Amino acid sequence: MSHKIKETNMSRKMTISSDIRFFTETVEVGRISPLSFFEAGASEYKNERFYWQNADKTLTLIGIGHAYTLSNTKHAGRYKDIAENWKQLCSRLIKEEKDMDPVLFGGFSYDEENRSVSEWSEFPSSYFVVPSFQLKIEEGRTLVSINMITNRAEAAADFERLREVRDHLIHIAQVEEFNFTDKNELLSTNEREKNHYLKAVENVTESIRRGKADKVVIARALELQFEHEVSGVSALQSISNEQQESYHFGLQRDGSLFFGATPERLIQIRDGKVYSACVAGSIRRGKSAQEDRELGEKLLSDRKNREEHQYVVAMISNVFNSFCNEVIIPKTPKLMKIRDIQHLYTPVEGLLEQKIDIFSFVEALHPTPALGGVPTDVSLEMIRQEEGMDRGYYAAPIGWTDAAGNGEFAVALRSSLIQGNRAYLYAGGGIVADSVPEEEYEETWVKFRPVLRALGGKLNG
Ligand SMILES: C=C(O[C@H]1C=CC=C(C(=O)O)[C@@H]1O)C(=O)O
Ligand SMILES: [Mg+2]
Repeated sequence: MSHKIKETNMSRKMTISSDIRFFTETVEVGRISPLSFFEAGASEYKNERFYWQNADKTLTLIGIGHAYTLSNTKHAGRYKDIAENWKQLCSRLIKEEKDMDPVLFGGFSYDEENRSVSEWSEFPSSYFVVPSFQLKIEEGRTLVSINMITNRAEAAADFERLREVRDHLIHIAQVEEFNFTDKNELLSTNEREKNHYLKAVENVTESIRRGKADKVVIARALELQFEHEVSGVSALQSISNEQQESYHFGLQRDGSLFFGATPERLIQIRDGKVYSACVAGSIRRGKSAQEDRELGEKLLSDRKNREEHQYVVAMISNVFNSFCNEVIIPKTPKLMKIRDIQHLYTPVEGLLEQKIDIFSFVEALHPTPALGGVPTDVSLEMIRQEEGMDRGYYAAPIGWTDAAGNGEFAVALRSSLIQGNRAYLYAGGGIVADSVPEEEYEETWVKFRPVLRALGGKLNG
């Protein structure tokens, strides 16, 4: 298409060429439903869209089209690579006061050293995009921006064409009555190697008892097969409606949509303040208010779950104490109650000491012991050996940053990769010395529930 700027893949050390300019323009518009805007881009930009809504619903971001992509196929230095290239792009930014800061949105794979062939083969080690069209809903305002990154002499004419596309997208999003219901039939639910998982948990527990590690998070996958192609937008809509207390995200690429509803913030930087969250330790919701309260109390005083949680608090505290001033961490966890599950939760905040970019935090924090383990390197090695799968972008950082250095990354839990008429779901849990394989197995079912429900799958238990 004539108005599309070519995707550019960057490998390490490549820099943004010196004649590149980054144009952006923002208009404020009337109310737009975010998913309608997302859907307005379906025909022309099916594989070039993203969706993000933060947990407290103060920010929604939708991206359509690619003004630029940054990705690494090589692994070493991937965080710095993305940070440096984004910094360079921002230095080419040409904008007026009224224009919003454009966003860079994307994620990293869980494990830069896992190279197994899997459903994730098309996803590079890191993948970030500057969208051509960006919808941002914040503080009651709906803003649509065009981003264009180019070295073409005809930039003005190109930009004019993008304005036409923008107006068209806004128009469709505002007037079309989309129906997102998906009457797809689920043909099969395949638990990938249940016994393998139980054995892995047993082996890891054994290794922990022998002192090889303190904690290791082990995950497993479900594979669903449907009659027709799964509708990504319906999945996004169901999950947003049904698990409201979470971050909602969707990242499309090459015929795949990675989406989910995660309760876990990895890092947020907002105007010099930094926030993270320790979320680890779980129990189901009760069927009555009283049972729910009792389960919550039980979780708060359960030794095994408190242990799972404490490793996360210790690790995130360490990172914050080395990167920030005035770190605030409550001494005891509280409960985070979401639709299907209750977690132990400790919020963390600090003041940014120097100008540390968000990617440095992501690098230092990922994976926290809520998704990796203690010690990190030993647990990663055990995960590679015992899980026998590729986590892809599951349990990995996903989020955004802007030119001002603000941004937020969540941990992509309670998530699924949709590919055609298949969906792969992932869930895991923290294994410590006292873990019981069958109980951990049950816990993963509770964690599969939000995405299973969104996809119309059968709930277990
Ligand atoms: C690994 C997952 O959850 C983590 C986050 C919260 C609670 C957890 C737990 O209690 O085991 C896990 O550490 C997942 O949802 O797949
Ligand atoms: Mg657990």
